[in-house]
Amino acid sequence: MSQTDQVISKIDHQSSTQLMLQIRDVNVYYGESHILRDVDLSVPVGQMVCLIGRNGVGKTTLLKTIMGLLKPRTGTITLAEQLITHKSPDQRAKLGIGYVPQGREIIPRLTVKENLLLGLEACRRGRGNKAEIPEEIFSLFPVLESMLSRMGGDLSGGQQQQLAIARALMGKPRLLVLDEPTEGIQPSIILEIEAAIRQIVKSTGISVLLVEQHLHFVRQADWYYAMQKGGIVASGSTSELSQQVIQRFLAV
Ligand SMILES: Nc1ncnc2c1ncn2[C@@H]1O[C@H](COP(=O)(O)OP(=O)(O)OP(=O)(O)O)[C@@H](O)[C@H]1O
Repeated sequence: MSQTDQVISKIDHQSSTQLMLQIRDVNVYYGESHILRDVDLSVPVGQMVCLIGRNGVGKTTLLKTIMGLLKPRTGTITLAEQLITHKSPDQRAKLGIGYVPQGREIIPRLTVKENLLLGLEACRRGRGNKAEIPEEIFSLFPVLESMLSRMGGDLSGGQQQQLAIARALMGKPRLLVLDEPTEGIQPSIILEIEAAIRQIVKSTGISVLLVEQHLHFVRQADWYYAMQKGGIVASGSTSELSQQVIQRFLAV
């Protein structure tokens, strides 16, 4: 790709389409440790964007900031043109951000069904929903249908991950934020999770922001951002991921 093509591709990504999420000039500290530095990142409506980078560079910190679990010292976060920088995590969930945290956070002593229904709490249309699990959840994750009465804690890592994604979908998000959904999961299940995420983007139009380390999965995204020492140091279309970027930012 020529430099001009790269600039055009960047402009296309950032401005010609409507943005679901826009992060501008965000700086985040843990105490006096400066973790995120002048971060700019955007997710266009209906697209899948992947954040890559080595361990400890600040990827989870950025996702927590998007969810409102950490407060930026400076900068803005906008969801579908609404400024959400000062909204609580609960308000952000109701505005349509679904979060699948690292480690999944399935409640072990609740059944699969109860775990799924917890996802309704985040629903922007509020309570009043019938406590039902939509059929689409089972077509995305067939394994869950046969396990509804099992305890969350009895599921394998891969099944728990599918449950965590399904729970986030129960809230009918506009933006799904996933923190390393394939971490510690066996290869065949990684492919199932990958296919489900691709299907979610294709069939529902939900926008996705994903932190991921598996190259195959990263390639499913439309766009990548690479993070180093808390700053975005490269970005581009995943169809143009160079060997150099792969070696620098992914543990392949
Ligand atoms: N609660 C905390 N208090 C202080 N420093 C923290 C805290 N959580 C994370 N950090 C530091 O912030 C930096 C970024 O961590 P973060 O978890 O965001 O990285 P990451 O890129 O998501 O890494 P990983 O892939 O290992 O999850 C690291 O140096 C980490 O040690």
